[in-house]
Amino acid sequence: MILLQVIKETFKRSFSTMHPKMVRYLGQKEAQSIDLELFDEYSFSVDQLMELAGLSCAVAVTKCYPQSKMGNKSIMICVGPGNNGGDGLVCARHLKLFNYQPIVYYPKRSDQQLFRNLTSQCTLMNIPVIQSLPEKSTIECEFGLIVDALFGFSFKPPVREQFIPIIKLMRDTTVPIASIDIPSGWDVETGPPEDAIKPDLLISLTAPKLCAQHYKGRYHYLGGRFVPPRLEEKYNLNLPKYPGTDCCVLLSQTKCSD
Ligand SMILES: NC(=O)C1=CN([C@@H]2O[C@H](COP(=O)(O)OP(=O)(O)OC[C@H]3O[C@@H](n4cnc5c(N)ncnc54)[C@H](O)[C@@H]3O)[C@@H](O)[C@H]2O)[C@@H](O)CC1
Ligand SMILES: [K+]
Repeated sequence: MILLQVIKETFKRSFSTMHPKMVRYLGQKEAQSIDLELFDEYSFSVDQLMELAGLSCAVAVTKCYPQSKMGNKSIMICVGPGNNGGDGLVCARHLKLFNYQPIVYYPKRSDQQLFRNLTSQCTLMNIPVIQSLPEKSTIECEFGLIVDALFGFSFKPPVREQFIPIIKLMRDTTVPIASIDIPSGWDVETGPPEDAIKPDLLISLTAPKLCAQHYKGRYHYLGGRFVPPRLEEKYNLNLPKYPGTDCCVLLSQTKCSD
């Protein structure tokens, strides 16, 4: 029975884009130390990397959910309190430039200047930034996609009180979810809790985290094309080859696509 399941999974994934070397999946500490090294040793600033990360997420969204198929539906970007949320704000801005209709749900705003800037850029680009969660029925009627930018690789379960309603909504809705870096609420290493959200698209950034081994949605992309080759070698990341000048690359796609 288990063998049959394994064979089924293998066939399901056989539609996947295969890469000659397997990309390495990172633990939480490792992801954080790569992050630190990018800032401390390579002297990148947070907003430099966040811009590239958020742009790659917006581009992955365009590949999986073409604007022509969205009709007049909007995209709800759920923005969390940390840098994962920052990626979401950048993603919202680029989606607007790509002619989508993003709306930002941002329940716990950060006071840091970077986040104030990203938020005011959204507002000045006529992207509504809301603080209260719309009803599930409104979301199902008005939104064609939810971008989950609540928590990334620094998340420590369980989800705190304030974010439980949005996590529940993402778990129960029929609107597809695109998760940035980590499906929110999942343990970064061990993966989904019992009542986990199940994204349709996962965009891993820099390199996939261990929890992505449990991911069973339709599309898995890698974005954040900013890793210096020396850093890639040091951590044996085995990153796949990005096509041409693309800022994201498809890691796998399951057969059940439309
Ligand atoms: N190289 C990199 O590593 C890069 C990382 N970026 C993004 O940065 C993310 C990591 O950002 P951060 O380290 O700021 O952390 P996160 O954005 O993952 O989350 C930290 C925030 O979530 C809160 N939080 C943690 N556990 C919680 C819980 N159980 N319930 C409610 N709130 C909780 C914390 O208080 C904190 O405010 C990555 O996942 C990625 O999306 C990109 O912006 C740029 C480059
Ligand atoms: K997320």
